[in-house]
Amino acid sequence: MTEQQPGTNAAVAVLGGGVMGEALLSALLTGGWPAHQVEVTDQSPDRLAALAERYGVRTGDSNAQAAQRADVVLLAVKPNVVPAVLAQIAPQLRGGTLVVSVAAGVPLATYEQHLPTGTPVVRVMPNTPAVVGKGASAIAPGAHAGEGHLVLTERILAATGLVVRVAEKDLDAVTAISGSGPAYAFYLIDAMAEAGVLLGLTRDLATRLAVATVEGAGALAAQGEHPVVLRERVSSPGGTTVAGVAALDAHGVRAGVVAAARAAYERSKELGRS
Ligand SMILES: NC(=O)C1=CN([C@@H]2O[C@H](COP(=O)(O)OP(=O)(O)OC[C@H]3O[C@@H](n4cnc5c(N)ncnc54)[C@H](O)[C@@H]3O)[C@@H](O)[C@H]2O)C=CC1
Ligand SMILES: O=C(O)[C@@H]1CCC=N1
Repeated sequence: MTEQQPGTNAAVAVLGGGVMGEALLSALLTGGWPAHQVEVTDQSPDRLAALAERYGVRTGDSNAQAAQRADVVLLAVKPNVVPAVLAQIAPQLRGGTLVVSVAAGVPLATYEQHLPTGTPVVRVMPNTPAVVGKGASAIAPGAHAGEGHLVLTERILAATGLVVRVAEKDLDAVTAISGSGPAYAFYLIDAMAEAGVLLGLTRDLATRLAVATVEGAGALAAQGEHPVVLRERVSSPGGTTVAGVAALDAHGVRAGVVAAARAAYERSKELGRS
């Protein structure tokens, strides 16, 4: 497929129907992709049954057969499984099939080495809020992926939320910030809720307040004002917020966030080497 037109409803095979495979599948269908043009594979019969029932798409356990029928192969297996799946699908690809992968760390060069010469490959780093259309994904093209392939990838991701284009060298950092980032936010929400319980609120009320606060802060920050300005607006002189933020600083929370991102970045690099 050279420079496939974005209007085309390409046949998409999602290989790996786990957490991220399902998130992408769900977003594809929400975005209007016809269910009969989507197929999912997995090794787990239970997963396949659940996905078939939930989404009404074709399911199967053969990556090779699904790849043979596809215009776009979307890899959503664990990074260590990628080479085996590439070996299965490489002989089956029809000329020009676009291969899109969400596997953390695995470099474009790995795909290009295993797949027929000239295969267009796009790497994507999505995140789980894609399920509710509030995701953040970065995409990076391989050597044989042109503008049409990037546009087609953007169409596939359209209902997942924000999609940005980056160079491959930035994907480990993207993985550390937005790929893993939802877990940091959930960690914060859980910590805030736990603190509310400590201070005497019911768990249900504390959790609802924490979720609404993080959601609201995100929505406000999305309007474009710098986060420091927004933080200052919450902080009345001599008030409660400066006391709270000073405690965050005293406990090294900012340094902890930076250390978390660095650890995720290093792990992403490591996954690419294994
Ligand atoms: N979970 C997340 O937040 C994100 C995950 N990713 C990437 O998505 C990929 C999948 O991760 P998750 O969905 O979290 O893992 P998961 O474990 O939920 O899903 C992987 C699925 O692949 C299936 N599978 C295993 N071997 C297979 C094979 N040979 N052929 C077909 N299916 C096979 C498993 O049965 C499982 O359902 C990983 O490469 C990860 O780096 C990327 C961004 C975010
Ligand atoms: O934890 C992981 O390895 C995957 C990649 C980014 C988010 N989840």
